[in-house]
Order: sequence, then C-alpha cells, then structure tokens
Amino acid sequence: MVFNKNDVDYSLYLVTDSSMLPEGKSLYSQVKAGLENGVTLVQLREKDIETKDFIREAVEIQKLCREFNVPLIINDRIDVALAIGADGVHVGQDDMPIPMVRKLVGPDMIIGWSVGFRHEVETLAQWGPGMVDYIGVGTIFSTLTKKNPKKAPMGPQGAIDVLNALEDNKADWCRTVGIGGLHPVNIERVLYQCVSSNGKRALDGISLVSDIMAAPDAGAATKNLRCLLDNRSYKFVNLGLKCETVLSQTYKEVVNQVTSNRPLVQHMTNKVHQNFGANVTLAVGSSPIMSEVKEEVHELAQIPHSALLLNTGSVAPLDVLREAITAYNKEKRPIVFDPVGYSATETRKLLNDTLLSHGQFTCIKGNTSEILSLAKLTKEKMKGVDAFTGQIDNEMIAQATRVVAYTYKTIAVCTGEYDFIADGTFGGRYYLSSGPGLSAKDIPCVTIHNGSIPIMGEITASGCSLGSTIACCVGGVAPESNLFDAVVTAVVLYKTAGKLASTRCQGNGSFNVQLLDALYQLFHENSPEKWSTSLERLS
Ligand SMILES: Nc1ncnc2c1ncn2[C@@H]1O[C@H](COP(=O)(O)OP(=O)(O)OP(=O)(O)O)[C@@H](O)[C@H]1O
Ligand SMILES: Cc1ncsc1CCO
Ligand SMILES: [Mg+2]
Repeated sequence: MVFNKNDVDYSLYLVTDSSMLPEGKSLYSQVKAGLENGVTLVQLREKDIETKDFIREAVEIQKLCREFNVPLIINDRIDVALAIGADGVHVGQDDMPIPMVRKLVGPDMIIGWSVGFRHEVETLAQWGPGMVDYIGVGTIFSTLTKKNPKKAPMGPQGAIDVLNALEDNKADWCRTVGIGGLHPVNIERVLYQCVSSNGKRALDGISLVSDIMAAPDAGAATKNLRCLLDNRSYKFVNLGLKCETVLSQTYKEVVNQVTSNRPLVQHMTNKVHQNFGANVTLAVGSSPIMSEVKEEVHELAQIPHSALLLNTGSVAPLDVLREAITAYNKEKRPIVFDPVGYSATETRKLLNDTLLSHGQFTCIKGNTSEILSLAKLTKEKMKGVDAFTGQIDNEMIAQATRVVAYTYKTIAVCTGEYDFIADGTFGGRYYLSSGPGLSAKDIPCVTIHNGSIPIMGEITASGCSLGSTIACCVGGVAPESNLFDAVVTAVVLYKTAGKLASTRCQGNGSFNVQLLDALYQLFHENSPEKWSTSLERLS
C-alpha cells in the first residue's frame, strides 16, 4: 500500500471498459491519457475476460497508475485484487457480502460498494468505519454501460436521499462518487444539485466510463471534465445570480429591460391557460408562442431572450417536455416550472418528479398545495389543482418555499394571500465533498402582501398566468442581471394588478378582463413607486 486511505482524491474516477475503445486506441493508452490530464482514481472493470488476461492487464495498468500516484481499484474480482496487490476492490449489492470482502482483503485495502438506497447506507453505517470506504451512488441517470440495469435511475433527488442517509447515520468516513449516465452536459448540474439537506455534504466526485474510454482524444476529454469539476460554478442561465434588497428602482429597471428586450416566451402549458397566458404575456411587453412541438424547441431556445414556461396542468407528451428542458438548459435560457396538481395523483407526481430530475429550473412556482407537497411537508393528496385548505400558518409556508428552493437549487414561489419567494440558487456555486454549509432555513426568503384578494384565487389559471409573468421577467432581463429581482418584480407587479383589478371589477368574469388591463397599465406606466404591494424580508 502506497496510499493513505483518507487522502484518496475521488473527484474524477475513471472506470474502464475495453469494449468501447475507438479505433487505434488501447485500454492502456486511454487510461494513460486520462491520468495525464486529471483522472484521480482508476477502476479496472472487465466483464468478459479470462482470468489470465485480466491479471496481465491489471499488472500493466497498476504500473501505470503508480507512475501517477493514483490508486487502482479492481471491480468484482477480489482474487485478482489480492493477487496483484491492488489498492482497492469495488463490489456491487449482489456480489460477496462486504464483511467477507473485508476479511479477505485486510484493513488497508479500499473497499467500494454500489449503493442506491437509504437502507443500504444504514447497513454500512452499522458496520462502522472499518468496512466500506466509499460508495458509488447510483444509478443517477440511465446508461448504456449497464446492460441489464436492476435499478430505475434515481436522479439527483435519489442521490440527495443517499447523502442525507449518510448524514443521518453519521457515516462521515464514507466518501461518495456519483455514477450512471453522467456526461459533460449534466455533470455541473448534478454536482450543483446533489447536496445533503443540512448543507454539510456534497458528492466527493463523479465516476464515468464512456466519456474517456470511447473518446477519440481521451486527453482532451479528460481535461474538459477536469475543468467542469474545478469550475465550482454552474451558470444555468446566462445571468448573474445574487440576492439583494429589492426596491422600486429595481422593479423599474426590470420592467425597462423587459420592455427593451421583448422576450419570446414559449409556453408548454395547460389548455385552460393557453389563451389567457398569451394575453398576459402580451400585456407585460413580451411575445408568446404556444408550442408543444419537439422539433422546434432547440430553435426557439436559441432566440435571444427566450424563456420557457413549463406548466404540467394538462400535459404535452413526456418526451416533448424533456426535449424542451434539454434545449433551454443547453442554451442556458431560463425555465419557469409550474407543477400544477403535483400531488393530485400518483401519475402526476411521477411525471413532475421525472421532469424535476431531468433538468435545472430557474424558478419553480406553485400554490400552497403544490409547494407543501413538493417540500414533503404534507402527505395529503391535492384535490385536483386546488390550493391547500387545511391548517397552515405563514411560517410553515415560508419553510416549504425554502425547502423547495433549496432542494431544487432554484427560486421557489408559493402563491396565496401572501406570496413567498425563496432563493436557493447559491449564485450557481457548487462544492465537492463539503457542501455550502447552509441549510434550507438559512436561505433568503421574502414575502409579499397586498391585503386579502380572494377573487384572485377564484378564477382559473391565475396562478398559471403569474408563471407567464415570471417567465417574461426572467427572460427579459439583460445578461448579468439579478434573477431573484426579476422574479420578485413579476410577483409584485402581478399582485398589484390583482389588487387594482379587484377594485374595478364587478365579479369573477370582469375580474379577468380587469386583470389584463391592470397588468398592461402598470407595466407600461412603469411607476413602481406608486405600487401598493409591500415586501418583507424574512429572517
Ligand atoms: N386570498 C388571496 N389574496 C391575495 N392574493 C391571492 C389570494 N389567493 C390567490 N392570490 C393570488 O392569486 C394568484 C394565484 O394564486 P393561487 O394560489 O390561487 O394559484 P393557483 O392555484 O396555482 O392558480 P391556478 O392553478 O388556478 O392557475 C397569485 O398571484 C396569488 O398571489
Ligand atoms: C383547472 C385545471 N386543470 C388542469 S390545469 C387547470 C388550470 C388551473 O390550474
Ligand atoms: Mg387557484
């Protein structure tokens, strides 16, 4: 053993696969290129190979790894690991039980275990520090490397559950690498999202196969991966992210920017909302396009100042929604997500969870039912798309909003008489191993209020149209503007318009018309110093 187990760098963990080598490259040459450019740990994983050949290969790779002072882990084959004196072994849930592995390999060898569930973490915690040194947390996304996957992809949320279980069980010795379907397009996002709820733990690294093994230029591919890991900042929209005091001057500036940039807001929204949403978008100086066509999402996402409102009230097919998220994330354009009726049925919950795992959202907006159930603060199913009617106080709503913002690293908005807005974006920063240190209760949260306006909740799609307004504001602000300010401006503008409309209307029908007029008027006057809505920063 040349390594102190505690000093192992898990950040970029290369797992080999000789079945995917590009022409003219060998396993040896690919691993060498990886090591020269920032791979910190190597696992030899050969599924269909004679023992004699495996040993020969392992000895060769071991020599190479030693040159770079990088540990070599052997997959599955404890006998091979022992025979060559490897630095570690990696075993799966269906392989030899960990206590037996430890007995065979002795105390110094690194033992890695594939883990996907909380109860597996509880088991390793009971074994204590002498057993498992690190876990491969996965499968995060589906992957072609595993031919017959036994587990459904867990998504970043599943990885967060595992990190939480490690914290809850005080397994502080155990390191973690994310595994499964990780590629340059999603690595930053996964690292950004995967933080335990107490803020103390993030993934220690990522493990991957094809992006290095199958790369025509494995050196360049590794360099690129190394950059992503070392970057520590995920700009999921091309905007500055910070949370400052919001003043009427700020509202004015946001409205000015929306006016001059006139964003194109693609709506994938429910049938009830389509017409009104398009009119609201026009009223606030923006251009709507209602489109659920898979083929055009990339083109639309590339338009300057585009934004996507993704409302799952009555939904486009899953593959269309996924493609839209991929496109807007790729172009770093904002997405506002409205998970309408999130917990009304199991089907809706699964659909929304699938989308939440698939990408990064600038803002997640919901009513009290949606936000409470997203935050897992209620197990009660929603009655259709209705807001929560049970007992809740503002403190609980603030907590739920913060939990949603923190969990999804987003700006969360919870609507009702009081609207709550929490910023869980951390300015796009991410951390390896230690996490940001803050938990949901520590993140910025404001509440806005303009008295009780029950009629706002009594017309359909009023929440959906707040979603349109937010999308106009986050799409319309100039690069390097503050996203949180843009969201707050939209919510304050909308509430002010609701108040004004409620004083002018004669009932629900005319309220709708008055709301459009008021939005148009307030937006175009742009005199926020006269707006009646108040904002309070919560501690
Ligand atoms: N009692 C109330 N007082 C003041 N404003 C309210 C009240 N109820 C709702 N609102 C406002 O009405 C808008 C819609 O909020 P609501 O919570 O009803 O959304 P929603 O249920 O998602 O709407 P929908 O699904 O019908 O689109 C928000 O802008 C919110 O601030
Ligand atoms: C009524 C309704 N049903 C699905 S979406 C929607 C609009 C309000 O959320
Ligand atoms: Mg409502």
